[in-house]
Amino acid sequence: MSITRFMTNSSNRPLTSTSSARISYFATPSEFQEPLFDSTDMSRENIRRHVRQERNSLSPEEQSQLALIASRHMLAEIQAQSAKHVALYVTHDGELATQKLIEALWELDITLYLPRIHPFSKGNLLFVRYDRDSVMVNNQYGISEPQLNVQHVITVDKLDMIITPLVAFDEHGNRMGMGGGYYDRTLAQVVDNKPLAVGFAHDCQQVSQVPTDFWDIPLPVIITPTRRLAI
Ligand SMILES: Nc1nc2c(c(=O)[nH]1)N(C=O)[C@@H](CNc1ccc(C(=O)N[C@@H](CCC(=O)O)C(=O)O)cc1)CN2
Ligand SMILES: Nc1ncnc2c1ncn2[C@@H]1O[C@H](COP(=O)(O)OP(=O)(O)OP(=O)(O)O)[C@@H](O)[C@H]1O
Repeated sequence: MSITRFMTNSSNRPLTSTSSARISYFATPSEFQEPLFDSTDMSRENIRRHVRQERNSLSPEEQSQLALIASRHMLAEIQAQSAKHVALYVTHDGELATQKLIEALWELDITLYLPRIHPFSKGNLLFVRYDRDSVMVNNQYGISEPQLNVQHVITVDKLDMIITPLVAFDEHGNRMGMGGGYYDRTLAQVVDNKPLAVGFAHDCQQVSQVPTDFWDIPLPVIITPTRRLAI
C-alpha cells in the first residue's frame, strides 16, 4: 500500500506532497486521530449503536468545522471526476453535514439529487432532483426529501457520483448504514464505478472491521475530514 499525504496549512488549504495513493491524509498532525476502535467480535447492532453515539457526541461547532474541511475535499473529488449529476444526502443523526457542500455545488451548476424512499418498492430508493426551490417533505425517519415528481427522477446509471451516507466503515471500504439496506440495493446497480460511490463520514466512524454479508458492496472511495481512502 502506498500513501499520499495532503497536509493542510492553518487556513486548511490542502498542500500536496508525495507519491501514489491509497490513503491521502488531509490533516495537520495535531488533527490526526486514532482511526479505529476495535470492532472485532462486536455485532452489527452494537457497532451501529456505538458509532451513532460517537458521531452524535461532536459539538455543533466541531460538526460545522469538520463539515467545512471535508466539503472542500469532496468538492475537489467531484471536480477531479468532472461529475455533473451528483446524488448526496440531507444530514441526519450526526452524519457529516452536507449543507455547505450543497450550496457550493449549486453555485457551480452541478445538478444534485437526493434519495427518496421508494413509494412501493420496499427497501429501494429513488433519486430525485434537488434544487433551491424543491418542495421538501419528511419521510418516515424524519429525513427531508424532495416531493415526488416523476419528471425529476434520475436512474442510478445516469448519475456520475453517489455521495453515500454511512454509519461505520473500515479500511477496506466496507460500509454499514442505518440498517434498511437502501444503499446496498442502490450500489448493486453500479457498473464499472458508474456512478462512482464515494462515502462521506467522520473519522470517528472508522472501525477495525465492518462485518459483511454477501449483499454488501465496498465503497471505492471514502472521504473524511482528514483522509481520502481509495480502495
Ligand atoms: N441522511 C440520510 N438519508 C438517508 C439515509 C441515510 O442513511 N442518511 N438512508 C440510508 O439508508 C435512507 C434512509 N434510511 C434510514 C434507515 C433507518 C433510519 C432510522 O433512523 N432508523 C431508526 C429506527 C426508525 C424506525 O424504526 O422507524 C433508528 O435506527 O433509530 C433512518 C434512515 C435514505 N435517506
Ligand atoms: N442487494 C440487495 N438485495 C436484496 N436485499 C438486500 C440487498 N442489500 C441488502 N439487503 C437486505 O437489507 C437488509 C439490511 O441490510 P444492511 O443491514 O446491510 O443495511 P445497511 O447497509 O446498514 O443500510 P443502508 O444500505 O440503508 O445504509 C439486509 O437484511 C438484507 O436482507
